[in-house]
Amino acid sequence: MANEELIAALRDAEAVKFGEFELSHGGTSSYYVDKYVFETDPTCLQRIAEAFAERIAGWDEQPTLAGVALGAVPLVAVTSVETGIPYVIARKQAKEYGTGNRIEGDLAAGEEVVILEDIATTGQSAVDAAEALREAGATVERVLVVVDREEGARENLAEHGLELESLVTASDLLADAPEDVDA
Ligand SMILES: O=P(O)(O)OC[C@H]1O[C@H](OP(=O)(O)OP(=O)(O)O)[C@H](O)[C@@H]1O
Ligand SMILES: O=C(O)c1cc(=O)[nH]c(=O)[nH]1
Repeated sequence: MANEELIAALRDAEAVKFGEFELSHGGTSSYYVDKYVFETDPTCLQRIAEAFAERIAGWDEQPTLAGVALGAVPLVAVTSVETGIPYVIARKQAKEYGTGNRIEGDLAAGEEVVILEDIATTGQSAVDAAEALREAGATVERVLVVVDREEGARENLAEHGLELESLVTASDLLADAPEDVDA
């Protein structure tokens, strides 16, 4: 069932914008879920932390959390506080000075990790993060996302051995949207 409280919080924060938007991995869309609106809103952050924690608590193993920079960093931080599970951050590129890290935070070889992400469109950002985490020695099989735009992420992730779970789908979120918006 859709997470009604979270959907209400996302709508109250006015996180969904309508217009014409370029997307990160190509193409345009008549709507955009502005993740930085909900990631800077304490009510949304609280709801997301609780919902992610509830999902993770239902699994047999409690994996280390990984957030995809930049957007998912606040999400993984609040979920870490909610669950007491430590987290790492997957950068888009390795840092060009200092440590040169692509993965920030402690990660032991063979450690099981779940990727937390804000939006999944093609799923490619999560795939790239999973590859970086695997290169660093982690075992990654799950991606937990706030909003699945239902545009192929599930299939793309599955091709890379990753299972997608979302808190809400674009269809849930846009159920009250103007008629010319394609979810
Ligand atoms: O499923 P995908 O096709 O990869 O698209 C979704 C990704 O795009 C957005 O990030 P963005 O590239 O805007 O980066 P940011 O977090 O650095 O702002 C979003 O936060 C996801 O990470
Ligand atoms: O695909 C994207 O780049 C994207 C879509 C969306 O709805 N929100 C967002 O922050 N990014």
